[in-house]
Amino acid sequence: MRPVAIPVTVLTGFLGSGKTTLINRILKEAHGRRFAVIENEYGEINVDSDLLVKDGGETVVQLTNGCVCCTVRGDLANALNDLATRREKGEIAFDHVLIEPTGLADPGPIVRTFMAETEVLAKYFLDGVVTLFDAINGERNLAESVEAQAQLGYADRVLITKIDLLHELRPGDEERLLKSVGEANTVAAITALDVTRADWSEVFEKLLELRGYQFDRVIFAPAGASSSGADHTPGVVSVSFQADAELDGIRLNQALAAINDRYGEALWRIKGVLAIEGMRSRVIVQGVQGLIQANPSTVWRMFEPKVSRLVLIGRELDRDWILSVLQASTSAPAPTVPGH
Ligand SMILES: Nc1nc2c(ncn2[C@@H]2O[C@H](COP(=O)(O)OP(=O)(O)OP(=O)(O)O)[C@@H](O)[C@H]2O)c(=O)[nH]1
Repeated sequence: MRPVAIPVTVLTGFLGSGKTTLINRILKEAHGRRFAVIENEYGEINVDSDLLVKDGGETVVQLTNGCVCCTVRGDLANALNDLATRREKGEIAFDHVLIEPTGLADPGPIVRTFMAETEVLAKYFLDGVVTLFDAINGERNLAESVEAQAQLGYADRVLITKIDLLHELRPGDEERLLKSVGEANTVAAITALDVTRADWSEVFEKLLELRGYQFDRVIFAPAGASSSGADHTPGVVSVSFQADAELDGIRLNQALAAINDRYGEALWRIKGVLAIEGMRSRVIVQGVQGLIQANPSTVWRMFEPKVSRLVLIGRELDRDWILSVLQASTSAPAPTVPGH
């Protein structure tokens, strides 16, 4: 029997956003869940891929060769495979893996590991990208750092941290902050988390079982959410496309290729549920930095309106251009005239 795949959560966030505080709580306090944690402390002196089992039974792997986002991507796959092997042998026990990249990491290459590395895919699935967003410094970080923008762009869930300080320093700002972050990334759920004091049920409810990259479940923000973010949040733009008619599969492929060509690594996330001509099932699309995967999902019910929805999140996307390119995949091909 094939072993059940192990869920993985990427816990990202800019420098000082609260990642270590949260991980330390997870490693030190009794909560009954078993985690393996892969940390990437850039530049610190440590043994490569050293595997430590903490007192509480948690397993910590430290990747210190460089940034997990680039140079040690192979190491990340190796560490994951190594953990799975030891788990199979009964040397260590865990039910969930947390990856904590450095505060300056672009999560894209990590996410790609879970879409492209077949050995990793056989044992793990990416449950989601959770981005901690500092309530006090987050907006400034976004304005100044492409990495902070990417961290927000990839998120399945954004946890606003240091909300206690916000209440103290800028009372009344919480709602505005939640709104502007939510407008920048319209597919992520945005919520506040007091990392230092929240109880475990709240932490785990917000951190785990997001199924953000599962092909059977693409969740969009509630209808009516704005697709605009460019006006408020520097750099991060969500573009929402909706079509009430079935899409032409070939034209859609061409449209996505054109968008990919233009934006490349600046296109962080694509998520969609599509109705394609000639297909009985809805098609779920997931994309990360030029790697786009499409899988059939459930069959459309009789008389169900075949509505397609696609959200693209990236840096400085031209909303009008993207919508016009995608719109071209809804129209019927131009009729060919015999003899011409
Ligand atoms: N008041 C308050 N302080 C917090 C909260 N979360 C974290 N901090 C503090 O913020 C500082 C930075 O937190 P860290 O957990 O080190 O942040 P980090 O994301 O791991 O930072 P890097 O390792 O630099 O990427 C620490 O002094 C924490 O005690 C919070 O919810 N409220």
